[in-house]
Amino acid sequence: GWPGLIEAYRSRLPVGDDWKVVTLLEGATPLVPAPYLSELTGCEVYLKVEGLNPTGSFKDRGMTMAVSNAVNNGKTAVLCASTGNTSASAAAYATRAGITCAVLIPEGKIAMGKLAQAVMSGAKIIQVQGNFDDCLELARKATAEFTEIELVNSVNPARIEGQKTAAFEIVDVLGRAPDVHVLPVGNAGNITAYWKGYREYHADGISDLPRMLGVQAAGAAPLVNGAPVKDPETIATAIRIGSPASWNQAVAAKEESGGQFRAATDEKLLEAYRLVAGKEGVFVEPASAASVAGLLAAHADGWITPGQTVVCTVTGNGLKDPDTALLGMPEVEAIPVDPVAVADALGVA
Ligand SMILES: Cc1ncc(COP(=O)(O)O)c(/C=C/C(=O)C(=O)O)c1O
Repeated sequence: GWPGLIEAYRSRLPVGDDWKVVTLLEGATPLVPAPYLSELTGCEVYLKVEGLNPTGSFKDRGMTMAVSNAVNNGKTAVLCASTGNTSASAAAYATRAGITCAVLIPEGKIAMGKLAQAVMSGAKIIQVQGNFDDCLELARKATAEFTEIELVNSVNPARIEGQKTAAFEIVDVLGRAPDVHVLPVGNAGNITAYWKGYREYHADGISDLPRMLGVQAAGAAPLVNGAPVKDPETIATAIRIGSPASWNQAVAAKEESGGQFRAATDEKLLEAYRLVAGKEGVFVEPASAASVAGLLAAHADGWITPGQTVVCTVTGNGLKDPDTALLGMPEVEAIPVDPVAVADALGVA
C-alpha cells in the first residue's frame, strides 16, 4: 500500500536514512476529472483534491517533512501561525510524533472545523490580538528566541520540500505536466512548492513546465496589487493574508513559468465554491474555490484557451467550514412520517 510521502519520494527529499518518519500516510490524493468545467471551458480540467489528506488539506504534505525534520533534530515542540489548516495539520503530526504543539491564530477568524481539529489533537491554542500576519511575526520572534521550538510555517524549507510532491503526483498520474496549474495563494508556500516540484521533474527530463496561475481574494491580494495589504479581508479566511512570507519565490514562480496572479472577489469565490460542489460533486472550502474562480476568469478573458490541460488544486476539504456552506440556508420545516410528503419534496407527481 501507499507508504506516505517521505517513503514514496525519499530519493527526491532531504531525508536522513536513519530518520524516524512521522506520517499519517498523507499524499496520493485523487486527480479527479472535472467534466462540467471541461465542457464549460473547452479544456481538459482536473481537480487535485487535497482535502482528502489526513487532516483535510495540502498542509499535511509539508507537515510530514517539517515535523519529521524537527523530531530528528531533537526539537521538543513545534509552533505555527495559522489561518487554521496549518494548525490543524501541525497539531496532528506533533501528536503523532509525541511532541508539543502550540498554534497562534488570529482571534475569531478561524473556520470551526479547523479549530475542532487543533483542539482534539491536543494543541495549545493561542488566539492573538491581530491578523495572520501578526501571528506569523510573533511565531518568528518566539522561535528565534526559544530555539527548542521549531517553526513549522512554510518559511520552513521542509514544508516546501513536502508540498512539492503534489507536482510529482500530478505528473506521475497525468503522464505530463498540465499546460496551466491553478491554485489559491495566501502565504505563497504552496505555489512556491509546486513550482519547485515541476522544475525538478523538468530538470530530470520527465515533463514540461506549466504556466502557474495564482489566485487571491480581491480583499487580500498583495501579489496582484504589488504591495502588502494592511488589513486583508475576505470570507475565505484561509487566504486572509496581507503579507505573504514567500513573496519573492511566488513572484519567481509566476515570472519563470509565464504565469499570472489574479484576484477574485468574494462573490466570484462563492460562485465557484457552489459550482464545484454543485456541478462536480467536489465539496471544497471557500479559499480552495479560488482555483476554480481563477480558471473561469482566465477562460473568460482568453488567458486559458480551449484544448489546454488544466489542473486546479483544491486545497482544503469543504467540511472545514460548515458555517460558510450553510450561509443563507432557509429554515426548512420537518415533514410528517408520510411518503406523500417525500414525493412532494422530490417533485414526484
Ligand atoms: C485551504 C487553503 N487554501 C490555500 C491556502 C494558501 O496556501 P499558501 O499560499 O501556501 O499559504 C491555505 C493556507 C492556509 C494557511 O496559511 C494556514 O493554514 O495558516 C489554505 O488553508
